[in-house]
Amino acid sequence: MTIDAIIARAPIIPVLTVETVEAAIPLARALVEGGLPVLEVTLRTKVALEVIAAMAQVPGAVVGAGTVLSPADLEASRKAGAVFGVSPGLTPELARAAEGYPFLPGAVTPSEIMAARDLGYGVLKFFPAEIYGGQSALAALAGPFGGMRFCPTGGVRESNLRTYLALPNVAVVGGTWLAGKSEMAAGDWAAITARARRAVAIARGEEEA
Ligand SMILES: O=C(O)C(=O)C[C@H](O)[C@H](O)COP(=O)(O)O
Repeated sequence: MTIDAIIARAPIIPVLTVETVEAAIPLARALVEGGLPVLEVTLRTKVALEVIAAMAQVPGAVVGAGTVLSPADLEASRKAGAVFGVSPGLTPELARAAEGYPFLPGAVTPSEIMAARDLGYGVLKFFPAEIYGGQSALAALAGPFGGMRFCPTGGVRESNLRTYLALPNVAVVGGTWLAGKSEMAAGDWAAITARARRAVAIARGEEEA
């Protein structure tokens, strides 16, 4: 699978920071059921690699690792079963390690975008989106970087996801709002499925935010 094929599967990538392995399977199932099969599990908890391994068994789930900061992170998450990687940025070492693997690196400034483009990347994470100028920054970047597409993440919510997705250079959006800490702790999977469904409906313009 290419990164293009992966992001084409859903308009939104839930960014998941999961504290317990027990939550992995019900959480992945809840999101797949809600219409969001592409999952980014941040490498920010001790159990993240185990969570990736568990989620990778859920039918329909396309599980990737987030917070990939080094070749070692990439290697470990691949071994755990991640089929793609996401990074808030990009380094030459990371680009080398990710060769031939579906990878979504981050870039926000023109020089960072040019460096990623030179390395062959056509889709980039735009993080933290709201802080780096949000929709107006993305609209401005479409001028010089017409061919590049972005995944804004950081401050994306129900209220603004539709306007982000309406931008021609936005391929998909990411965010943590789909699965809150308290819901995960309480095991309220139905609430997470409902929120995912609602996000998909908003993305399609079938529901108001
Ligand atoms: O861990 C990473 O690699 C990240 O890039 C961070 C996440 O994408 C943001 O934390 C999303 O934040 P929200 O604004 O809560 O949606």
